Amino acid sequence: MNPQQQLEQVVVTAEQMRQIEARIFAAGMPVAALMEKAAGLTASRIRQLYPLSQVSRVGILIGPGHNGGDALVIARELHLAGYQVSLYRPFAKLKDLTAQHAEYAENLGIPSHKDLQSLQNCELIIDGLFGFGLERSLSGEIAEAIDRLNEWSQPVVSIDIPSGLHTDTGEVLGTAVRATYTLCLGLWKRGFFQDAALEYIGKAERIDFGVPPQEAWAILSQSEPIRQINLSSAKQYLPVPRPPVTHKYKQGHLLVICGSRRYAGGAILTGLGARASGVGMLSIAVPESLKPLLVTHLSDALIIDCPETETGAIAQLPPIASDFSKYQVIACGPGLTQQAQSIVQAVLKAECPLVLDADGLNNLAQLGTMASLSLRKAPTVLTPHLGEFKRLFPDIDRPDRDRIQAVQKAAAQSGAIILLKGARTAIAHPQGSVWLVPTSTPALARGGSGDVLTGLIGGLLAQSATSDGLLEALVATAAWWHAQAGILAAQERTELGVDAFTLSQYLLPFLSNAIDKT
Ligand SMILES: NC(=O)C1=CN([C@@H]2O[C@H](COP(=O)(O)OP(=O)(O)OC[C@H]3O[C@@H](n4cnc5c(N)ncnc54)[C@H](O)[C@@H]3O)[C@@H](O)[C@H]2O)[C@@H](O)CC1
Ligand SMILES: Nc1ncnc2c1ncn2[C@@H]1O[C@H](COP(=O)(O)OP(=O)(O)O)[C@@H](O)[C@H]1O
Ligand SMILES: [K+]
Repeated sequence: MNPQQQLEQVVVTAEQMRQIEARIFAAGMPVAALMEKAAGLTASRIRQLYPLSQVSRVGILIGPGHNGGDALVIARELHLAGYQVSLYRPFAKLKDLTAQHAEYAENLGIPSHKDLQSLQNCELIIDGLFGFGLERSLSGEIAEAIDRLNEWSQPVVSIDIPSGLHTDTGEVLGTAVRATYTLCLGLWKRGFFQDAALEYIGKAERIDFGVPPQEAWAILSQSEPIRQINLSSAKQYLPVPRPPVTHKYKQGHLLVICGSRRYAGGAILTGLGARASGVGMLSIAVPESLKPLLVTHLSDALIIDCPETETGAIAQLPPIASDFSKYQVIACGPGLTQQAQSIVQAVLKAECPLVLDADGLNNLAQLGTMASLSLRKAPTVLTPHLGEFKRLFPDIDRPDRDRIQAVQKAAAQSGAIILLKGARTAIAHPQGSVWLVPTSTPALARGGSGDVLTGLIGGLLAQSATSDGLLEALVATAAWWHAQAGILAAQERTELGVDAFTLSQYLLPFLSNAIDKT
């Protein structure tokens, strides 16, 4: 991957972007020239998205800082290109560079208004009120204007970030613009990957104005990386092509422990996720009454029948499943019920990597043995959704507020790799590095899709888990693959057509498409 491709993947805080910008200026780039470049590229993209042949009246919202400066450069370019531009300029006091652009816009004859209402007839709105410099909550006249704008129906393009969103946490500070498109300037900001921000951001694109890699890395290398997982990085971690000479046990042996009489489907779905990973050997331990069902659905797997409790949960692991030395990885949890505490206690002693999900996590929370995770000889991967996360880490305040920070804290606290599920899944290593899954689909918000993920993670780890650093990337690769399969399935079957079984059947078609194309 070349240095520019690496920058495409990184995700920065407002403070890091500020520091990188400061280095660029200190190296001699004039501030006005950088604004001209960033805003010029943004204007070109807006002209592509909304050509003059389709849109002529454009309303532009001008803030007091450099986001407003960008907006004024865009206003000038669109005006010169023949668009009818009107400005909403609620602030009397502007930063110097912004004030200069405002004066020029005025001299060009671009009308400017103190009330938003004057822009109501515009066919397109551009939001340049605030970018990464927003510090305080919005209130008063500006907040009212944004609320009114959100009731209008024309498309809105936000520059850098929708005004009102916190650049790092994606939180709404008072109120925020609901954009159709957000054109993120320079490097991807954290807020774009926070669930809370997604309904405001609309479609997100990055405007690459040429951040010099050496200036970026001088700042970014001071902390653990936060990166997006994409096809080119995932390809490094997928176990294809296979070595020409191999055998099933060399392709990994995964033990899945899951299911109960009550939750039989979860066991099948976990097995199907594992099967799609291509793992060499798949053993699935289930309560004995489930064995015939599992054999029917997963004829390729070795189904281990376990003695069960009266309620139909696994009571104990038979010798074949409790000799953990035979397996490269154990994935445990989907459908176990809360009756399987002793099973979770037992697998914690395994000396191979362990993936815990669903009731694996609930039992772990009940046992109160989080501290023991850091004593394990091999890595642990926990894959909670937000509810499970809160049960596991009750002292991490409001994890929904900054999911990236929350997952970092949880990993540091527990010594485990934590995958926090959601619209934008985040995976953190105890040392602080984070992978983010940049795209997904709400079609996956459906019972059982997490079970498929657990099997897929287990299967990928079993095939390639060697070192700790690699493990976290493999977990991210599985989450990315799972999301991409969901996107493909939703494209072909609508967002309503992606039940968990269907999802499992799209994992391999997605992969063969993706590999073919590259
Ligand atoms: N990424 C980059 O390196 C570049 C950034 N540029 C632009 O510069 C922007 C950042 O500019 P600034 O640092 O000037 O910040 P902003 O333009 O985001 O906003 C800061 C201004 O808003 C005021 N303000 C903050 N919170 C407020 C509130 N709640 N109510 C009222 N006023 C409030 C501040 O006093 C300041 O005047 C970026 O978002 C981007 O649009 C581009 O011009 C050039 C390249
Ligand atoms: N709105 C959403 N957008 C994208 N992905 C989602 C969304 N909601 C849930 N998902 C994904 O769906 C899966 C749900 O898993 P989980 O909550 O464990 O469900 P279950 O236990 O029923 O299988 C996770 O991979 C999660 O990231
Ligand atoms: K903005």
